[in-house]
Amino acid sequence: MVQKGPRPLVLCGPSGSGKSTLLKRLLKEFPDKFGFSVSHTTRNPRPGEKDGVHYHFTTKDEMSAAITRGEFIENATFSGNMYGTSKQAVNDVQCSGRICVLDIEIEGVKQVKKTDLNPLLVFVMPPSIEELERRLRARNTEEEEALKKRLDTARKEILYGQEPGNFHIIILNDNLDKAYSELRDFISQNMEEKERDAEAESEADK
Ligand SMILES: Nc1ncnc2c1ncn2[C@@H]1O[C@H](COP(=O)(O)OP(=O)(O)OP(=O)(O)O)[C@@H](O)[C@H]1O
Ligand SMILES: Nc1nc2c(ncn2[C@@H]2O[C@H](COP(=O)(O)O)[C@@H](O)[C@H]2O)c(=O)[nH]1
Repeated sequence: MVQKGPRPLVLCGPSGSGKSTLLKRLLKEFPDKFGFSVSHTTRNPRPGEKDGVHYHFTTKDEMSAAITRGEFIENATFSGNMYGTSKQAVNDVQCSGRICVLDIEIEGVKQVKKTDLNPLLVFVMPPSIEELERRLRARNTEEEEALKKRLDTARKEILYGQEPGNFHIIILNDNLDKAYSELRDFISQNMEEKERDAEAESEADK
């Protein structure tokens, strides 16, 4: 079971749209307020990625078995690899009293929407497919075939992201400072106001 805690925040968007970059800034600025939900994946670690920090790197057999045991809130296959959010990953953050932040793709978002997590849903939009491709190539983490798969998926994700009602906010990441500032504003409007309301309500109940 996932513990009750502050409303989680989900960041979704095409590969290369800037989710991790925005998240890194948020976690650096507010380490006591937000905690990252460390996903499981069957893809290989990139240079500099640490097991248990960026991902729990695992195998298809181990992950499939854990999914069968009911240990995951959501899971999906993306670009040929499995990804998923374990109940433990979300519990670990929520038990620390911090807001849990998930960086997941759209199939995972659809599954999370069906749970009682009730997250705030942010879609990070790239300025264009051409710019997305430039950024992914500059990041230099994907082989050509994997990069093309990610760009193909990106086209579908952008359509889903733009559909009214699928996300609470769409943040255009054409400029990192502007995009980060929009993310911060959205969070403070939607989380801090709710926290104040809840505190006021509990004071009134005393
Ligand atoms: N506004 C921006 N302008 C230029 N480059 C950017 C901007 N935002 C992010 N980048 C760069 O684009 C690349 C992709 O960003 P990032 O890795 O954060 O994307 P992502 O959405 O987390 O991708 P993935 O889903 O594959 O993990 C990185 O090299 C990052 O430095
Ligand atoms: N459904 C899920 N998607 C996830 C999860 N963790 C990451 N992701 C998404 O996968 C792609 C690719 O990530 P990369 O690190 O290989 O570039 C990206 O869209 C992530 O948001 C997860 O637990 N569940």
